[in-house]
Amino acid sequence: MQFLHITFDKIAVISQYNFSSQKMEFLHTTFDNIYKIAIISLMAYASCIVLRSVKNVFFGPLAKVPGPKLLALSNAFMLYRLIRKQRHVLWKYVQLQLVPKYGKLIRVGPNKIICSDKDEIKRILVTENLPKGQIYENFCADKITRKTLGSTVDVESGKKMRRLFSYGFSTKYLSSLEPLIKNCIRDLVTKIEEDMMEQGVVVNIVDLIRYTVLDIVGDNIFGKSFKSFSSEYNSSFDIFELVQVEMRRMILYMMGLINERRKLDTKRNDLLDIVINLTEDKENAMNDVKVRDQCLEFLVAGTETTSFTITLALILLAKHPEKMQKVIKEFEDAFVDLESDDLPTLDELKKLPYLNAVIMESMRIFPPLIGPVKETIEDMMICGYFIPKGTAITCNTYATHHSKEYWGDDVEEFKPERWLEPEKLPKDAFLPFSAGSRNCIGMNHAWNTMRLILGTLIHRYNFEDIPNQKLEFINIFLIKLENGEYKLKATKKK
Ligand code: HEM
Repeated sequence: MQFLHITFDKIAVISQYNFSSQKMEFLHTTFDNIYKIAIISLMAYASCIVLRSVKNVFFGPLAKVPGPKLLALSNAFMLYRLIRKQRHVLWKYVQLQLVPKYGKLIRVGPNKIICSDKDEIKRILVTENLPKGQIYENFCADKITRKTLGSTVDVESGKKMRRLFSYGFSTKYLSSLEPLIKNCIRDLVTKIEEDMMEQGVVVNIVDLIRYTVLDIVGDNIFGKSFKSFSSEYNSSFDIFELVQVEMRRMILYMMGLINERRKLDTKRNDLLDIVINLTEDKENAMNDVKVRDQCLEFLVAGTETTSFTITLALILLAKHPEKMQKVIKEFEDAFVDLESDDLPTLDELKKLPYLNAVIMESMRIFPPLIGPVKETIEDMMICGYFIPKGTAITCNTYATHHSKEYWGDDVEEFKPERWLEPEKLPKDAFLPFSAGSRNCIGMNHAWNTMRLILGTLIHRYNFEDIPNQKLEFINIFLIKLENGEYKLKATKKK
């Protein structure tokens, strides 16, 4: 208040306006009143918001859904944990504290719930086929003109867009990629063997796998590997460091590839061609920036998820030598004639039950994406609770994968054997790729990559765990190892 008086007096001095003392008094009183009214209005507004939020917590349509009242009050409480870089704590808080305490349906915001009931999740994803939550619209730079597949929330537009990309993820196209994938895997093998000595080599498995998968997904999209192990691109690409210099460098590199491709006369029919061809399609016309955004989305969605699963599978096998022996034995029996320098084929790898069980079990233990977020378009009942239109529902895949009720008492054990008896597996409780019309479009691509990389590595090397390393995870939407590295000792098989 004092500030306003001083300012007002200063204006009078500066403008050399000759205010009479009566006028000054009048103006001061007027300012006093305006100031008081502003403060009172602000306080009334804030009280209204607080009262409305409190009313919403206790008497709103979601009031009966269990959950901490503080979270129901405002989204700010979850955001606060995120901003304070407590990402790993937030994830553990939800899975290890909220789920055991509140059960299968939890309210975690004014209009946000988390569901861990497998049958309700199936209804949300498949039967009701609810649209993706509005939150996905934030994943593209411009909500109107620059929508990508992943950020398109509406059911019909999503279906239409998926049809446009379907060839790039078809079995026919994916089979044609096998030689390209193998070339990227050969770069990985060369990298390991360059550093390999008689007694083996200690490798940071996180980086090695991530670079290889980045090359493979890059090859699938751009028809050109990033050659991460040599100097052509050589990036420490990390989706979690999106704002960093490396990401900008990668975007520039991608723009170069897009320009190069636009100049080519021949068609390659890979994903980049498909995306670029949309430029000519009036309805879906794409400029370079839109092409770049869509390619970047494929790259990000495909790289971290696939590489995390392969890395985790190798770490879990190294930590359970008896399981590692089983997978090695399966290989030795299946590939008696395969030279150690040859790579097994995809068709052969698909037929190895234990290898495939190891991949499934790794995705069960840690689904790389915790769960799709959907939004109710009309009032509905979920787990016996009334859920109003416009509620965001996170389908908590991690919790369904870790439910004793669904999987039995050994749910926390790494046990690939459970996949060898499919009739005993719980129905609809395994959703690493989500389900319904917006499930993972890259699922088959991921399976091919996971089988080929794991198959090659297990065929050529023995991996040993190095004890006492930190194995903690950060998970907001995607998952990663907290300190970005995990070391294994690799020795070449005789
Ligand atoms: C192990 C590997 C993978 C896992 C576990 C995985 C998982 C998922 C999940 C759970 C979703 C649904 C997300 C949501 O609704 O929020 C999804 C969507 C998606 N995935 Fe994957 N993914 C993997 C690999 C890939 C690959 C290799 C690609 C592409 C090269 C890819 C591209 C996409 C895209 C574009 C979407 C959005 C689809 C849509 O909105 O219709 N993913 N993925």
